[in-house]
Amino acid sequence: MTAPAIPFGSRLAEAFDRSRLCIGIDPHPYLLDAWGLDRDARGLERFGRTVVEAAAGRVRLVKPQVAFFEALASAGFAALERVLSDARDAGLLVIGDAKRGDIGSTNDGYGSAWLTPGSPLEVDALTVTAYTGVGALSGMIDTARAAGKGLFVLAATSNPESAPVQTAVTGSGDTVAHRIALGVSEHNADAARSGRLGSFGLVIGATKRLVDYGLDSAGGELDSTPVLAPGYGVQGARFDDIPSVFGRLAGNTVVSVSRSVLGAGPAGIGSAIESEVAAVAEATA
Ligand SMILES: O=c1ccn([C@@H]2O[C@H](COP(=O)(O)O)[C@@H](O)[C@H]2O)c(=O)[nH]1
Repeated sequence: MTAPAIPFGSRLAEAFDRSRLCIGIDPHPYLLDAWGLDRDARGLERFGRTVVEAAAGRVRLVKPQVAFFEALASAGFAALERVLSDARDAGLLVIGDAKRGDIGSTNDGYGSAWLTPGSPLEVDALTVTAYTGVGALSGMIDTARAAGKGLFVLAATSNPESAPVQTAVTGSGDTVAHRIALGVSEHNADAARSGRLGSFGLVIGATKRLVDYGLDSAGGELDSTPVLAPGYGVQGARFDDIPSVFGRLAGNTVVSVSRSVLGAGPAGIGSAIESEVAAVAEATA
């Protein structure tokens, strides 16, 4: 009999004991140039594997941005598979930033690709959209739960264009972002009952004011819901503001940085990660 999988939320909470910093693996073409790598699949692979090597032992979380690998089609996916394999071997928790989302029957395909143990694209958690309805994620949620995986569902994205859609008020008087948040947090009910972090999280940009998106969560309904927070560095958010931006959710928050550390180049990335780890620890002490 195989042991039940350890829930992603529990593994994430354990990762936070080391650091809540997550290193993005975003091989922008300009970064490949700056790293002295070619804009091809070999360049992507070298870039990704170098980031994994620098992250291992310094942080517990990495977030490959799938778009940059997908840009090179099958060769890019092959490169991504090798980066993911290195990350798994290094014991890193991997958040695949692929932002998948469709009707339920199609979402099941995404769940098979990204959340099934043994898949070449296996990650620990996947970013997804719920603009087809949180219910359309139920198959992926079942797949994730069975395998000890997680999801991060877009709620209040960090980009300036997000507000008109995500702050829109629905028929029930709630914002779209809050409806999504409530729908997702229901899947963390078991964890909430035992005071644990759940496996089903939200993407909330650090550049946003939670109150504008109806996510200030006065009732504590999101207390067991993990948050993936991009937006630091190049997009303008600051670590010092983590407590004021995220309030009671600060302790659930994955602090994601990509370009601000990747810009240090292959020789400097290790020490750049160490400085960011220290800065995040100080801001959240
Ligand atoms: O709301 C969102 C959701 C995802 N992202 C992604 O995070 C990183 C941010 O990169 P930086 O270089 O640290 O700005 C990138 O992969 C985005 O696609 C986001 O920024 N905002």
